Amino acid sequence: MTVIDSRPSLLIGVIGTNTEVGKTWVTAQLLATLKLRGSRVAARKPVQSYGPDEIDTDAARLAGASGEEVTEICPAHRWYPLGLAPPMAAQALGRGPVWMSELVSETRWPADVDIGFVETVGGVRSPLACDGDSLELLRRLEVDRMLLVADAELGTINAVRLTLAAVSPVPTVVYLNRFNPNSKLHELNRRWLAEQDKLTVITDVHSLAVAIEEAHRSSDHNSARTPKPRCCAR
Ligand SMILES: Nc1ncnc2c1ncn2[C@@H]1O[C@H](COP(=O)(O)OP(=O)(O)OP(=O)(O)O)[C@@H](O)[C@H]1O
Ligand SMILES: C[C@H](N)[C@@H](CCCCCC(=O)O)NC(=O)O
Repeated sequence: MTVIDSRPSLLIGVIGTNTEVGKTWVTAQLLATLKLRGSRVAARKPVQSYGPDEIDTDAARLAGASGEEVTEICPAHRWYPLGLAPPMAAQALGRGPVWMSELVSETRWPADVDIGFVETVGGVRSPLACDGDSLELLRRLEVDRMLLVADAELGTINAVRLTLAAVSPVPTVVYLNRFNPNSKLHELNRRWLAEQDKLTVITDVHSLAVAIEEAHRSSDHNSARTPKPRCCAR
């Protein structure tokens, strides 16, 4: 059992239908928007891998938006400069294995955070550690909700459905990144997911921030009635 110093009132896991879909971009925009609107926010990316020529890492982009130190977002020993899933990058770089239990115990939060975001790697079943994937990390951290970043192109309905089947029953909001309101395909995909699948589907960052603030308000309301255990994680 790992003792956690503190936990945000609302903890959101950021997942994607795939790598490069825009998890970091959306999370950074959201952090900046929520902060401007008065929420106390923090972000964590417990491990990151990236092409050696990439200028800005995901942790740097999240730090730029949340105002935290980059090594608070992702500890320096969890940076793997190779464009592979982190446990594969670690092996290829001759570094030690990445264990899930270590990532979980290294994920710490400052006091008094309203909304915390944990960004995963790739899609939900992408390997994040030797012994677990992105979804397993969020399960171990006991996130309250998930933010699923998808695109709005042909194929997104299948990708969203498969991802939601994997994360069920955690409440999940779907964000269609790079949504173009002038694209008939994008609008038809949005409508199908909202109307046929009864999903909460959002296509702009401002509306996403408002939805997350509302989730935060209702989590505060619920925890006032039923205190959530906040000191322990598996
Ligand atoms: N809506 C957007 N507008 C402009 N650029 C975007 C948008 N969404 C994503 N990008 C760009 O696309 C690239 C991939 O996005 P991002 O790094 O956020 O993906 P990711 O899902 O976090 O990937 P990974 O799985 O590697 O963490 C980045 O260069 C990012 O800046
Ligand atoms: C290198 C990428 N940028 C990303 C790892 C993506 C792994 C995808 C693996 C897979 O599902 O096949 N790393 C990261 O988000 O830290």
